Amino acid sequence: MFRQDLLAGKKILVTGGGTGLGKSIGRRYLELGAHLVICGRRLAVLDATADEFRAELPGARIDTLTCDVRDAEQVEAMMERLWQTGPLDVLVNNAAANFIARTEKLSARAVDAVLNIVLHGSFYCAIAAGRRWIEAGRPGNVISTVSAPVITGQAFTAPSAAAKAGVLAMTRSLAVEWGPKGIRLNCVAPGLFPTPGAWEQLFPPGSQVEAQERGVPLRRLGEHRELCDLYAYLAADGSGYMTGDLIVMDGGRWMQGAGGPTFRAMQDWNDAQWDAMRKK
Ligand SMILES: CCC/C=C/C(=O)SCCNC(=O)CCNC(=O)[C@H](O)C(C)(C)COP(=O)([O-])OP(=O)([O-])OC[C@H]1O[C@@H](n2cnc3c(N)ncnc32)[C@H](O)[C@@H]1OP(=O)([O-])[O-]
Ligand SMILES: NC(=O)C1=CN([C@@H]2O[C@H](COP(=O)(O)OP(=O)(O)OC[C@H]3O[C@@H](n4cnc5c(N)ncnc54)[C@H](OP(=O)(O)O)[C@@H]3O)[C@@H](O)[C@H]2O)C=CC1
Repeated sequence: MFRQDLLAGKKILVTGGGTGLGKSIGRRYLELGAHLVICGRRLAVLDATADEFRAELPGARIDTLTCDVRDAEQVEAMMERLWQTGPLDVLVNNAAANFIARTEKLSARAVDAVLNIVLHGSFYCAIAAGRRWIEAGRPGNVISTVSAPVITGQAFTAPSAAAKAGVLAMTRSLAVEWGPKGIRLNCVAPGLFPTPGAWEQLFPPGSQVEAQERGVPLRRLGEHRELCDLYAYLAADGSGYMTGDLIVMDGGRWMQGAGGPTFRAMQDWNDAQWDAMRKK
């Protein structure tokens, strides 16, 4: 779909890039010639991913940095280290956390666990990169992964829906504020793209009422490579006139109803069913 050197010369940070979609996006960036930096809380996971990439793509340039994006000081320290080997060109806010729960049962810490990673983490990373771009008079590019509940809301995952909606508001606010400085920001809302992380948290065994494909008008789940090519496009100079946008790639799922049949069935779960899910 793209020239092999589409992203040559670009340094790209993918937060949460050691697993799941962040890992797939990072691999695609490397294939297209980028210098990739991935961060997350677990160094062993990041290093295993980096080793896998180096074996698959000899000559690939990849760095790993541990960082808990909930902690603004750790984000600053990561950006400082990252900039020492040259400025960043693209930030991908991908790190996130989510779980299903009845909202009235959530503790304050449970709400914070999601908001702090998704909303605060994305803010800290955007500001740390944006300030450096502005001080250096350089252009910048932020791509944030949100989800279709930014449009619809979503039952039983209210903190994630609210936090991701906040990330969209941040994106649109900064697209205007930082546009004159050559910094652009966009959001992508993926639909159902299977990853161990999302499926463990959102669709534990016993929670599904019918095949997930049934809830998607295109009648299939997304393939990582389809999503990754959208992230490649957004990272490339060819998308340079796009900013403040939300691109949904979900096979039409959101228009059919938030969360699909699985989440609708949760409205009728009893205490025993919820307790069984919480213990898993
Ligand atoms: C369509 C949507 C698209 C989005 C998809 C995705 O994002 S997929 C991405 C999917 N990938 C990921 O999510 C990967 C990252 N996930 C994680 O790091 C963890 O799953 C985390 C979200 C719990 C945060 O961990 P942490 O170490 O910061 O926190 P901790 O373990 O110390 O708990 C803090 C508080 O949360 C409470 N609590 C926890 N679970 C539940 C629950 N099921 N029920 C209720 N409460 C729950 C826990 O009891 C505690 O409160 P307490 O008892 O002290 O008052
Ligand atoms: N898969 C799907 O179908 C969908 C996914 N999404 C979004 O896609 C993105 C990736 O999700 P997915 O790949 O499925 O799930 P994963 O659980 O695999 O990804 C989450 C990543 O975030 C990292 N992370 C979590 N907390 C922190 C933190 N405090 N600091 C730094 N890194 C952190 C994790 O690494 P570590 O634990 O080592 O820190 C992990 O690598 C998320 O933004 C998610 O909301 C949206 C819609 C659908």
